[in-house]
Amino acid sequence: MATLELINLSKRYGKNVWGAKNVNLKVNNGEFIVFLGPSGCGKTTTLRMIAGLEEVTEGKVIIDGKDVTYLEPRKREVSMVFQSYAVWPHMTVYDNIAFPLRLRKMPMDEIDKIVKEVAEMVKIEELLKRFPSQLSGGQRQRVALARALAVKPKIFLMDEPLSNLDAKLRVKMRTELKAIHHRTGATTIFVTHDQSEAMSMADRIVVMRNGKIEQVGTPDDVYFYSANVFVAGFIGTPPTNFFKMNIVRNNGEIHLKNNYIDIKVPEKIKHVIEKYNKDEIIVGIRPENLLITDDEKSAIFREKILVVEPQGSHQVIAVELGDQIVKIVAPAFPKYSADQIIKVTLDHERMMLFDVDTESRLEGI
Ligand SMILES: Nc1ncnc2c1ncn2[C@@H]1O[C@H](COP(=O)(O)OP(=O)(O)OP(=O)(O)O)[C@@H](O)[C@H]1O
Repeated sequence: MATLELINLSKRYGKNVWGAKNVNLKVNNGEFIVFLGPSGCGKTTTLRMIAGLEEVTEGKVIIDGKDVTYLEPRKREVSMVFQSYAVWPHMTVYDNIAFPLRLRKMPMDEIDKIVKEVAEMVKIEELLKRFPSQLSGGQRQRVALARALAVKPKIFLMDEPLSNLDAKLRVKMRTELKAIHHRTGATTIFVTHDQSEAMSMADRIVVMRNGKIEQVGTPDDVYFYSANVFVAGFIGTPPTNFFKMNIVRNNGEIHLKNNYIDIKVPEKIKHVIEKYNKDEIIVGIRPENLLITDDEKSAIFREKILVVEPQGSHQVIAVELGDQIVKIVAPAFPKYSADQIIKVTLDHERMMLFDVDTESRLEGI
């Protein structure tokens, strides 16, 4: 177990492509950190620099207080698990796990103890005599995890380790990985582009875009207090609805308005708008914070339902405001149907406000 620190870590490919740019991060001992972002945002590049598989252009990698930026990979005491969980097909599960330990010339009885210990941790004790061809995808991935765990790394690095599994198994393995992490307490960096995977596993999420960190925070931080439009749009399904609105001040009241929506700003958050000295603003409202109501007065818009997507536990309702599709997550009952007219209000406390130019979240809400 160890701490990790990245200081201005940057990687330039060729002349002008930055795979990662000025990445700064402090990871605590035993933390489960997830790098999250769209394809090409620099997650893998950053992970590979931590592992020592990618040369660093600028900056530092510090593991347990020691500068390892130029140390070769095997001396860093990190273990990496890849998307294509390369288990050796000609070796039994036992030998797959034992192999790296044998390379280290560890005594046989000690190897035996560790293999059994990690096999139990990832629940493959019954499979030790089998060959990988006799295993399911999920079991093979567990072998790869066990092998990575066996060497007792200081830091566990995982690059989309679940993405080759089918959807159901992925969800199951998430829970298992989290439980394994709980048992081992190993400092872990996990890369994914799947936001629900990130939300369900991370102690803290590092949201990346174009090689840079956009926000670092707990799943609740990035969801409820998204730092900017990008993060608010990337995290959450269905995604956040964004509206560019005019700020209309009238007789002490403030309204946020566009052609379709009129939101009266509650007293409690007026000061946020007062401080913001522009005429336009971006409002972000998550689909579950748009509420269907009978109360004409509190409605921010009234519209015909375009489609209803039943999800069992809830229903996703889409309406069209101009050329924008707006999504509302409503409870499973009462049932709604297409063409029905609904009145919609919002949970003002959960409304997100962003600067129209910088797209950063306004302070104070
Ligand atoms: N060997 C390379 N040569 C040139 N450019 C590269 C190289 N490897 C990565 N890049 C570029 O660096 C950027 C970051 O790539 P990286 O693989 O880290 O992204 P990622 O977030 O892991 O994406 P994905 O989810 O698709 O794996 C991308 O623009 C990519 O095209």
